[in-house]
Amino acid sequence: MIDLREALRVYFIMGSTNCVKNPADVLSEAISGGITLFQFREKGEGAFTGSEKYALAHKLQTICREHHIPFIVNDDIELAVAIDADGVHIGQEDETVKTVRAKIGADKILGVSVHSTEEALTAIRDGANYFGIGPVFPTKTKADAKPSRGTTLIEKLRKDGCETPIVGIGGITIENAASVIEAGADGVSVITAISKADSPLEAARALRNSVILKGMVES
Ligand SMILES: Cc1ncc(COP(=O)(O)OP(=O)(O)O)c(N)n1
Ligand SMILES: Cc1ncsc1CCOP(=O)(O)O
Ligand SMILES: [Mg+2]
Repeated sequence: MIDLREALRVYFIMGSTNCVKNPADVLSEAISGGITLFQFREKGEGAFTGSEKYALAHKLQTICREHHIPFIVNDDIELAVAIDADGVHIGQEDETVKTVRAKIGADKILGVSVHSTEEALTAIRDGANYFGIGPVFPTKTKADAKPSRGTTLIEKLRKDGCETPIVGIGGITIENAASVIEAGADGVSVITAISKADSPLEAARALRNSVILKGMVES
């Protein structure tokens, strides 16, 4: 059984539309740099569907397995079940937390995007294992993202005694990652900061150093 809080430290999210280079190479480099969790998010203009999407998922999952990095699928529960992914991530506009938990079973990781205390309480009740909270900072990656709200909700949930693992998401960079941990998150999830970096390896390494050093100071 994995330690979820540890796994969430440097959470890399990516699909083919986020990459300039070959996605398998980007993922391999990111793993060498020290990412701790991976989410396959095949979305946006030009994204693969059907058998091409399945093939890419399988290729990236194989790389993750070789390196013992848990593999999470975004949105597509049928794909996650078909390839026996380690978990799924869903938002408030996706299938309900209850339905998804029933489909994937008790042992899989279920991440849920939440934007309020009410959504967080419902997600916990229905079987969420961690929260994705954001956009923390402005992002160009998700066209339908809500306006960025800084770390206010992360801080509020912690102040109110919430112990569920949390990752911040949206516009997170090497420079601002530590502030998200300082607010109470267990980790950071990033797309652009690694997928579009000249060196995904160096970007992942710098993010890891920043998050892990800050985590040591906070605990
Ligand atoms: C870790 C993490 N947090 C939040 C999200 C966003 O999920 P959602 O709101 O469902 O938006 P899409 O990613 O599906 O466009 C995430 N994917 N991962
Ligand atoms: C999927 C998602 N959910 C909220 S913001 C976001 C996009 C994050 O991408 P980036 O790290 O490039 O800002
Ligand atoms: Mg979603």
